Amino acid sequence: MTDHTLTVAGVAVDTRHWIGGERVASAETFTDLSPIDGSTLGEISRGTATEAAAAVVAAKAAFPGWAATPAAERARILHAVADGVEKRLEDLAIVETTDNGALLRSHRRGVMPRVAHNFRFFADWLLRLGHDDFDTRGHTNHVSWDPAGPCVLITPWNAPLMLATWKVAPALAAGNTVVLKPAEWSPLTASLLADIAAEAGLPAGVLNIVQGYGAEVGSALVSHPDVRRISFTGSVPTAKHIAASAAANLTPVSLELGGKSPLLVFADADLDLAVDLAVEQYDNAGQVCLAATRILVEESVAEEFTSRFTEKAALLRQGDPRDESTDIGPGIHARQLEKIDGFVQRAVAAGARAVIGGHRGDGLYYAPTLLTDVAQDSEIVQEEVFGPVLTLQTFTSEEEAVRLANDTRFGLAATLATGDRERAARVTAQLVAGTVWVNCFFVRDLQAPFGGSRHSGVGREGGTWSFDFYCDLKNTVTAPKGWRDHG
Ligand SMILES: NC(=O)C1=CN([C@@H]2O[C@H](COP(=O)(O)OP(=O)(O)OC[C@H]3O[C@@H](n4cnc5c(N)ncnc54)[C@H](O)[C@@H]3O)[C@@H](O)[C@H]2O)C=CC1
Ligand SMILES: O=C(O)/C=C/C=C(\O)C(=O)O
Repeated sequence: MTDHTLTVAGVAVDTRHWIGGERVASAETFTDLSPIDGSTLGEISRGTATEAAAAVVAAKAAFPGWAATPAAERARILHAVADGVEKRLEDLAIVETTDNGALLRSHRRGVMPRVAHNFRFFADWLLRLGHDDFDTRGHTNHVSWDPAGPCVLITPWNAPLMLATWKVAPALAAGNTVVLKPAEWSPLTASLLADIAAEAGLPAGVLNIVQGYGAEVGSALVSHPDVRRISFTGSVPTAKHIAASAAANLTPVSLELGGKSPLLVFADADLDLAVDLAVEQYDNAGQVCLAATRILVEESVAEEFTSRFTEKAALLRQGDPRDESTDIGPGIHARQLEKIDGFVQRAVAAGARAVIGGHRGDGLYYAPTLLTDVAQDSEIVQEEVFGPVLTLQTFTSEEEAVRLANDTRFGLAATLATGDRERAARVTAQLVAGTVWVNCFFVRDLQAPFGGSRHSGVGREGGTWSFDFYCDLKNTVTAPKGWRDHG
């Protein structure tokens, strides 16, 4: 072991950046903590504008070669990365759980397989692009997706490798080079991805990873003039900084931000299903942008719903995320816990009632919480908490349900529980949301457009939408008799 390696459950993780196919250390470091018990995992290289510039230079230098690599070869290498992810699935799962506190069982069975799928899906989708030629008065129009250049990808801590790779994979598939900056609260699996990508044969400089704080290395990356695309997942205030930096260089941005999504429960719904959907919102300790944190229930069934919800939520087991029987792990960081508790205590002081929870547990655990008696214009109803905190309000008509559902500055997702197809269609048509789930939740498909309206984001990624963002689209129009015979 060198000074630049830390070990998590026997898995060695390099703590340096990955730039131009080499490990690069910074003079300064930051401390990475495990949210499970607050233990120190190690010291990670703390990037500055110098490392940001070096990574963009490396990405720029590698771009012509990777862009010119035939699509089928790029796809082959991305499948090899997916193979590597699958081979190291157990390592990735335990390292991610130790680093961000999300459930090991979810990482093993759901999240890390999705990481591999991200690479496979976009590798295959690449090969389907560009076969839609069309005719204009005998002229042929051919659309091509040309790679744009170095892309900067800034990603959060709630699903670190999953959210990073669903940007990395399409950006690379499209022929771009990448500088990825993972969140400073969960830097480790990105470093393992660098090892996996190198082993899979991804050329040096095609994928670069810089570690560090958003305000330092992140900010330097998003204001770099040689960057051709910026894709960000995270908070609204950070998105505004990034959009302002990008604007100075007219760099296109894709912003996947937070939400305050509603779960609408109509009296005609299967109430057990509705309760299951509601309790599911505590997944990942509520640290999910898509979470339907505002439960809106038709008044005639509200009492019964609340009683069944309380019974079901009482069965949730909170504890060590490495334990197979745990349903809810810790929050990510002491600062996040303070933020969550601040929201809850201010809501209670303003008259909210905690039906369950409403307080901290040991360490970084927050008790699953349901608050009622909350006003529509209150902070707890309007702002994203990003913890295991739900609110419950009632409505008496479909119109009121839609009005309450749409009455925040967000527009990421919405979930409906209803037994009436026509109602589902009517309500869906009126909701402001990038994704609507009817009698289900979190059914995700990479073919679908993903993103939010209003303050939940700018743009959509997924399927062809990802390639539209990461590419410069070109339409080539060829005349029917435009060829000279030089023969
Ligand atoms: N997927 C989502 O919707 C997420 C939403 N959030 C929301 O954000 C809140 C705070 O979480 P944070 O970790 O503070 O989120 P954040 O938005 O500050 O961090 C996300 C990423 O942006 C980077 N970053 C921060 N400032 C930057 C800057 N000036 N330039 C470039 N990159 C920068 C961070 O280093 C991190 O990699 C949460 O409580 C939640 O409400 C956070 C994470 C994910
Ligand atoms: O799992 C997905 O497809 C998307 C998840 C997004 C988040 O959890 C997030 O950004 O918070």
